[in-house]
Amino acid sequence: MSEQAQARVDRAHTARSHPVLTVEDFSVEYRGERVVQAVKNVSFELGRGEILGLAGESGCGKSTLAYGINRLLKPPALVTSGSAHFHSREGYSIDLGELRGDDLRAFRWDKISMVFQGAMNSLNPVITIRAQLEDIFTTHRPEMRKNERREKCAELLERVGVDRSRLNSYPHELSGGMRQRVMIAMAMALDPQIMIMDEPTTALDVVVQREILREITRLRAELGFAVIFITHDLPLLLEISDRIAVMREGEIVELGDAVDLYTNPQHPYTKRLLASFPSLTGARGGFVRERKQDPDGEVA
Ligand SMILES: Nc1ncnc2c1ncn2[C@@H]1O[C@H](COP(=O)(O)OP(=O)(O)OP(=O)(O)O)[C@@H](O)[C@H]1O
Repeated sequence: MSEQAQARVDRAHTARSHPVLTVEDFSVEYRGERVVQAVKNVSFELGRGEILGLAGESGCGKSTLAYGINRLLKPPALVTSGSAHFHSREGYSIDLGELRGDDLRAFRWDKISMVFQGAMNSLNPVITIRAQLEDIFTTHRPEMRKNERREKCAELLERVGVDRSRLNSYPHELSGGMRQRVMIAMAMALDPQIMIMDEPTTALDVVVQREILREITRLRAELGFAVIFITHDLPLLLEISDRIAVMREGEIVELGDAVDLYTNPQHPYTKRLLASFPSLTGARGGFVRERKQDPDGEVA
């Protein structure tokens, strides 16, 4: 078996044996004028260090599920059933539904962080990048000394491929891609064990998108955080994910290894979804995750 295939099999095994997140029977409703069952009895496990792609067409409930897990939903949204448990690398578990107030706020940046579409526009326009990065440490790591904090911010920026000289810039002085990288740096600041990324590159052009995705997969390998990556862009998910969950009308209809899902989809909706991307059908030669057989019959 090739090294790459072995690594994926190992990660799939870890996902089953060492979950960092267990979501069980999770349901969310929007109780507005009309009741919308946005997420219906969803269960899955996220493995330590795994990239789990969440696919499905617009409105199927991907964001609601992610925000719900991270307790970021506001009325009229209501979690009507289920639970989400975080399992720390230190060996304890936390029921996210039980967290309140300061504990919840601390938990969010520290253990699970989030990068969402258009996050780059949420940077404060009148404050330098340095001040915005430092703010995370002054809030969450008040014991950190000033010099240490400054160095940490510079390192974080470099880690996402932005020169440390940019610390003195204001958001409008950076390109969209750079600003989104800054947001990713912020999400990584406290070394979280899970990053939820909701369409993090959708607003960017394809080249910048590719660069950032490469960066995310590299950082995942280096730092070992797990990722829930949400997008309606199935080809992209197939490229970067270890496993993929396909959502439809609030339910996960199929969850499996990314290559298996592509080569041997089980659910009719997964088949339809795959067929809706011309780049995935017909001549498959250009597709990066194409299943290749080595002489032992293993997937490469
Ligand atoms: N604030 C709200 N009030 C009522 N219904 C909502 C609200 N937000 C979302 N919904 C509904 O919940 C369902 C799931 O929406 P959600 O945004 O989670 O889907 P999504 O898969 O993330 O879509 P997209 O890819 O477009 O972001 C949809 O039917 C949507 O119309």
